[in-house]
Amino acid sequence: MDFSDEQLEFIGAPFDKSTLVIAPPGSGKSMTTRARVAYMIMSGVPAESILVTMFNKPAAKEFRHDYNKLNVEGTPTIRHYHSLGYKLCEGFMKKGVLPTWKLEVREFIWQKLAVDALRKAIAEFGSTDIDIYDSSVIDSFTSFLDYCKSDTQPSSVMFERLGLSSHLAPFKLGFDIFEQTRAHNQMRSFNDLLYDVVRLIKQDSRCSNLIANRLDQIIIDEYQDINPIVQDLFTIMAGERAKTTGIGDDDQTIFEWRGSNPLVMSEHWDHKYPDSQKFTLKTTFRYGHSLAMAANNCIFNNSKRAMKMCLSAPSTPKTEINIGYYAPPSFGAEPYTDTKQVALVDSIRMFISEGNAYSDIAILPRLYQVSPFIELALFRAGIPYQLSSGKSISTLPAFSAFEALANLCKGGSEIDAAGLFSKVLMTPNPGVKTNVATAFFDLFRNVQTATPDDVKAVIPNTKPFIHKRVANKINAIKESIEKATPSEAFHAYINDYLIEELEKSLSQKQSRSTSHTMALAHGFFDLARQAPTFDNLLTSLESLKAESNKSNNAVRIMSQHMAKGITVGMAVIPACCETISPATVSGKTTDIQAERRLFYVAITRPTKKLLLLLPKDKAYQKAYEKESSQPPDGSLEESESTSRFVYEMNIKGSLRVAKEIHPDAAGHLPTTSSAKNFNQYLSSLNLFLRVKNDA
Ligand SMILES: Nc1ncnc2c1ncn2[C@@H]1O[C@H](COP(=O)(O)OP(=O)(O)OP(=O)(O)O)[C@@H](O)[C@H]1O
Repeated sequence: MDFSDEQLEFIGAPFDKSTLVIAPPGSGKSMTTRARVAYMIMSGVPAESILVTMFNKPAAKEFRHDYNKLNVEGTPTIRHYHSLGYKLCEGFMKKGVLPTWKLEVREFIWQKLAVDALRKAIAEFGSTDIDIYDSSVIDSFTSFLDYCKSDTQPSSVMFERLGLSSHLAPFKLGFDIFEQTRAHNQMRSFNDLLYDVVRLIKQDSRCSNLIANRLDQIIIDEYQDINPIVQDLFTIMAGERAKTTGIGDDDQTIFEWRGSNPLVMSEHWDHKYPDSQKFTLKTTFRYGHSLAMAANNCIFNNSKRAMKMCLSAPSTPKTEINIGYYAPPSFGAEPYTDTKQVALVDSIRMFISEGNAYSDIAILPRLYQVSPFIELALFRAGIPYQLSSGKSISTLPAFSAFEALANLCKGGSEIDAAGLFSKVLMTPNPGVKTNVATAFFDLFRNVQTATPDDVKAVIPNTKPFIHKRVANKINAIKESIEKATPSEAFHAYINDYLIEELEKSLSQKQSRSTSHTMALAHGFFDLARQAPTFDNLLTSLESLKAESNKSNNAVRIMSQHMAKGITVGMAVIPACCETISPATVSGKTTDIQAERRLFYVAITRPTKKLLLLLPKDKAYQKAYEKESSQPPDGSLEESESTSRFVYEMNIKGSLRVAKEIHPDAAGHLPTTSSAKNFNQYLSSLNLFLRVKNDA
């Protein structure tokens, strides 16, 4: 394969200037960077004076592996950030300038330290507004700790920068307590390797002198995700001598919560390296014109970006863009909770029938809460899958409860009936303390029908509606275990009892987790209907548990963050609806530009087929037909509304214009809402074809 002119321009550029390379998805940046390094070495730059760094270990491994295939005499130092931090930390510890602390890699130790620190901070602060038992609070605090380690600024500055709500003010003190305890326990996490080194070298010029001016070239891959700590380190290492090369794509900045910022490739770069040379690899070899135009249409709505247009190379085969719809949801449920997902299943089957492998398909949910429904649908359709990130459906409390009910129904001497009963009773919790479940088991075993008064005798100080609710639940479980088949038993528990209860609760208060449990209940009922015996149902649940670990030739389900850098034949973006993409999290303002970048990363993964899964939304269907890229006012922020990013793609317009692109294309096409973008694209391809521009 020959390098393109724009790639060659970067490969052979002078070495005496810092260099910025903006490289859109699939533009061959890894391959071109390897060639650039090889060219440097062949031109006489000593290999040992070149440092190539990347974001993570697999990327560094791949770079080294592919570089070695070039057979160049001399290999540069290739390191990912943590390994660089480790090496520097070791060096400073040996010299006695950094205390000798151990590297602690066990996650639960850090988790405990974080919880203890936050608890102390809350006590000292006298705050009552934070619920320490709420796992989302702990998650926010640990994210805050990570964010603080992305810079050397005090925790108060980082708190302001993150724009956290004032009721979380104890987080600031929590960070300081966390750091004191870490020092007391003499340990470092992976993040601390760089954090401690950079704090040291910024404070002590004797230490910074030890690492400065040792290199000629520092080459930083995925430059868009660099954070201030890493940037400070490279600035000090470069000193007066080394030139810096940053390669990346600001439109793919997706690790803001670790301190990255899309402006590092535009404003910040210009400020830091005013005399640098700049290149743009604008051609993608991954996907065809229609997807290139649709992705451009979407990302052009961001203002925090370096201006550029990604063009598909003439040699790139066309990439299909398909839309699939979820079945209309049941009462109060989000559309993506569809447990059949016919459009997804059919589309995968079609892709396989065209001679492709399951392993060439990736499903990329924005939020993990979407994936249990995908799992159920794939499982029921017999499509092998593996979860590359996120938690399997079998870790959901609802899964354990349905499994417990199946076991309870099966009966037999080997089961722990009390334990199983309490799992079913407490999921979802009818409003009682866990320690009373055993007393209710006695009731369950000993009375024909439990009455609210029976329940009141166990929990006298609780409200009457709880007595009634618990009695109903005990009776529903009782009724279900008397049935002979899974279908009858689950009908009695799920259809006659649980769904009604959940609907009641949803009509009083809309809750994502309640509506998810309801959708899963429908899904499990369908599984139960297909199982002739309880043993069959339990075997089926067992294989559902094991399914997520299938490693060979399986569809991969992974987060959009994790998909950064991968290429697949078919990419599926589930839940293309508001509240998921962009993701809205209660108590946090949504950064729409950041969400758009993540969506852009996800849609730019496939070579052959992109499938977007949408709610059935008339407003969008109308806009699609009219080739309008504008979402209607007021329809946003509801999961029944199609994601604004899908509108922005103007898919129908992109497909129509792409169809007309060929080497001799000329003339005028009917107008569409993104005419200006399309014309820019067509003129960049040096075609005389234009879309009529009414505006
Ligand atoms: N000049 C070229 N001609 C043909 N194909 C090319 C050329 N340059 C790169 N490619 C191919 O393009 C594909 C994408 O390259 P690569 O994975 O390096 O992209 P990338 O820029 O790292 O993408 P991302 O930013 O999404 O991680 C590879 O299959 C590569 O072989």
